[in-house]
Amino acid sequence: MRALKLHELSLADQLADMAVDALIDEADLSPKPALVDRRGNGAHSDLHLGLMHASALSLWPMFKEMAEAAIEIGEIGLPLREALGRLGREGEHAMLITTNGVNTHRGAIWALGLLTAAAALEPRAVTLTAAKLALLNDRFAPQPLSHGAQVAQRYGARGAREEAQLGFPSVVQRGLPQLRKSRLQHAGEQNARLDALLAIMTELADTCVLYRAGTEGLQAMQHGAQAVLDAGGSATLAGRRQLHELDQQLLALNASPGGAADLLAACLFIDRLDGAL
Ligand SMILES: CC(C)(COP(=O)(O)OP(=O)(O)OC[C@H]1O[C@@H](n2cnc3c(N)ncnc32)[C@H](O[C@H]2O[C@H](COP(=O)(O)OP(=O)(O)OP(=O)(O)O)[C@@H](O)[C@H]2O)[C@@H]1O)[C@@H](O)C(=O)NCCC(=O)NCCS
Ligand SMILES: Nc1ncnc2[nH]cnc12
Repeated sequence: MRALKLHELSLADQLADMAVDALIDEADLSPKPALVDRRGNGAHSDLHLGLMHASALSLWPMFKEMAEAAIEIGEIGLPLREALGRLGREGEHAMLITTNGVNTHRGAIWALGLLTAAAALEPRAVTLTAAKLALLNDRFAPQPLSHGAQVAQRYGARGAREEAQLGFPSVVQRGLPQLRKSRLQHAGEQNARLDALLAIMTELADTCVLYRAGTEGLQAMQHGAQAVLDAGGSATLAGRRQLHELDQQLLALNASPGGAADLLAACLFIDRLDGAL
């Protein structure tokens, strides 16, 4: 009988797996305030969990190609930045075909795309490397009047681009420390992830929330998330009550924190990467 030959996965394969796993873990995490999760569609009429999964899986080849581009080009610079921009636009196209035109993961393509490439280049300095890439100007990027651009004009908000250019402060200073703190307090993995999401929400200028619900929505998100953490976090009864309150408030305002959800996926990706080093 011929011996079965098992192949080691390439680095690019492993990074693409980690990125897609992070997106699926984010989607499955429940109960997330006003977001799509195992319970339902949150504040969305055109999204559901199956669509989030299908969208995440459709992005696997893009993440792999982004990691391969980083390995092949081998340094931070315009050639890599523009290769990532091109792959990101192609990935977005694949996502929209899969979802029949629904924007499921635009922000995640940006954040996790940069982080995947950064992990292939400098696995011990991913956020700094991703920031350096984000600071480079892709000459071929279209300049649409996106929701993010509109709320930047209206409220002067710093959105997804700035979050990456600053080295993902919401993840590094909020999400990851809270994830680890809640784990140390034996909150349980799902509660620790919910707490990480809430910590990200406490200060983020989420342009999805601003676009749909203005500053009232943003304040409700930030204050409500802080109230859950102040009450003891998702693992406590008092924290769960506050979380339910936040869910109801955001649903009433039609405010969905899609940017915070993407950054939770970024947080889970970095956490997994750190565990593998
Ligand atoms: C540079 C880009 C990030 C473009 O940024 P910009 O702000 O101009 O564009 P947006 O289209 O608004 O996309 C930004 C998405 O990032 C997420 N996000 C929001 N706030 C933040 C934040 N403070 N920090 C980090 N990330 C944030 C968010 O993504 C999630 O929400 C999406 C749905 O939101 P929205 O578009 O508002 O809602 P719709 O469903 O379309 O409409 P309604 O339901 O409200 O009616 C969802 O996809 C989540 O992912 C923002 O949407 C970058 O995207 C870019 O330049 N792309 C071009 C190609 C490229 O270079 N790709 C990357 C290569 S590495
Ligand atoms: N779980 C989720 N629900 C709604 N929008 C999102 N964008 C990214 N993740 C999301």
